[in-house]
Amino acid sequence: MQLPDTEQIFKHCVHGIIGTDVDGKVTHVNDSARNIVKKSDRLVEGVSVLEVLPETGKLIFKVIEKRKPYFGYQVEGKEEHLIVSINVIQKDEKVIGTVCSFVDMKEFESVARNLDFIDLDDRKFETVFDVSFDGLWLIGSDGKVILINNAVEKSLGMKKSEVIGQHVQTFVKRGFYNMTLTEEVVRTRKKVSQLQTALMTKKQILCTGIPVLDKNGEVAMVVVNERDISRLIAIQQELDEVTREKERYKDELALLVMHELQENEVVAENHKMRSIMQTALKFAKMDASDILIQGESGTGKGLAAKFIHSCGKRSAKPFIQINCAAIPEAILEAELFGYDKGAFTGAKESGKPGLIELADEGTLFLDEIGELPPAGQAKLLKYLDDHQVMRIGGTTQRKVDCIIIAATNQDLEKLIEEKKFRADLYYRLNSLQLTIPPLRERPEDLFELTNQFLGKANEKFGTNNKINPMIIAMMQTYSFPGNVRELKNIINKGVVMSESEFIDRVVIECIGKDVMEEVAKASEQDSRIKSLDDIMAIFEKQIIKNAIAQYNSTRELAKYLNISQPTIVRKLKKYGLSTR
Ligand SMILES: Nc1ncnc2c1ncn2[C@@H]1O[C@H](COP(=O)(O)OP(=O)(O)OP(=O)(O)O)[C@@H](O)[C@H]1O
Repeated sequence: MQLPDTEQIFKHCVHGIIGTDVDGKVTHVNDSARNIVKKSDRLVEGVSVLEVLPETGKLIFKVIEKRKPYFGYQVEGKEEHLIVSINVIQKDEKVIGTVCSFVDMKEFESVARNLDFIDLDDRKFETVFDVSFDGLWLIGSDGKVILINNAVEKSLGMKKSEVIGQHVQTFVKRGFYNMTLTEEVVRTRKKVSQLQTALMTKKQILCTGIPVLDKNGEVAMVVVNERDISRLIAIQQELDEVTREKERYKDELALLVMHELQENEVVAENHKMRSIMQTALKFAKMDASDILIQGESGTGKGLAAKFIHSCGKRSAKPFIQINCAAIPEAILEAELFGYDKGAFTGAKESGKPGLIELADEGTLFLDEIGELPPAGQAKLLKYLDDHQVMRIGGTTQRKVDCIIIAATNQDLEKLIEEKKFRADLYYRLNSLQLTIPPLRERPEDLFELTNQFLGKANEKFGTNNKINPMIIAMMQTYSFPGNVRELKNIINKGVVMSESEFIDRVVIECIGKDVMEEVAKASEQDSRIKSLDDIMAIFEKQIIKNAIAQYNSTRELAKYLNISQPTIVRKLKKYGLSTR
């Protein structure tokens, strides 16, 4: 085996080495010394070391004088910035020369700085460093890796010992990254983030390099944090897809609602009403049971119940409707649950199935549920729990599978307080609920409903009556206590009673003369009342007047009329109105 000789070792040592005789004359110089020393062409054998490196030369003489080695001396001269170690060379106890080894101070500082910042023996630091889920690199300002954590080890598939000491460019060349950010961090002394693509693994990596500055503001090292965001990007894409899908479903649902509303001749132009009917459609498609529909009388609770039935999978099965308020209390229970032969005097010989049984596989709609007597409430609750009914006087349970929809225009919570309605039944029914707003809160529906009812009445009575759109607009000032049913009745009455083609006069008579009186009064007072604006102002005043009757602060009024508070204040002033 060939071994290096002394000369080769001397030549390749990374430290600069100069040999001198006792007079300080250079006897040996290696290549590293020539690289480190500025005016290296003068550093030749035979020259006095004092001429080329005066400060180092002085030290050499001191060492000769004291015959003692000097270690790690910092030499600062005009052109000398070195860390120097000198020893004497003795022969037969006589000093015959010196050997001086040195490194460039900058090089030394960079190593020292790194050691300053991080004590690699510090277990605590390494533990914290290693538990990070993100990859962490400590890189010297020269681009050489000082330390990596376990996450980097794992992502590179290399051991720490194989990585530490390597230049970061090595990993770019090997395809782990497509660039490095260390140089930029060192150059700018600022945090730098880059989205990298690992050429080998095709992973998307977000790298952030943060400079660590020393006391002099120089970059001592760079901490690089790397996060594999490929999964994150994939999740984001999946999420986008789900959102798109959801939008598609939303659109499809909206179309389906429109279609079903048309099919069932249900008007729901008003935004709130449309969303209520959308929920009703959802209930229908999910075959949901135990639904409570609330709303004032005539708002369309029965229609909503039928809508749920006909949009669901039970549409071909019976829809049984019972008005709990219309049947005498004494027979209501028997009607609902049926009775067996001989259950009571007057009972049919054969017994009779109840409405729940008749609604098997279909829907049972209990209107005015607040009127259900206590015994019926208890039995209904039991049915909702086990879907079994026992006829009055009977001994066997019968399994019945029907959907229960209940409706009321009463305040059930108040009835509970008054001990007229069971709280457990209320909570059972209230989990799925729909509240239909009164017609006066759905002006958009008024036009459609009027046209629909007029069309139907014309069909029924073989007429071709019409209504002036201004009259429909005017109807918006009316509060419709009987809601849609009242509107339907008014239109029917208009068609039957009207002597002219237009049903306007009958309609006006029905909804009261308030508005017409206003118009008449205004036109008497001001003969210029001709424009649409003038008439609209009369309507506006009337609408606000009606609203004042219900709301007594400008804030509430503004909210109800969906205008700003300053606007309502201005309008109140304009019409000489005030809140109560
Ligand atoms: N949105 C609507 N579109 C078309 N017709 C409607 C609408 N709402 C209600 N109607 C009609 O108005 C009338 C009254 O509706 P419905 O009987 O459903 O009201 P209700 O709230 O159940 O009344 P009550 O409280 O008196 O039981 C019915 O003829 C119904 O068809």
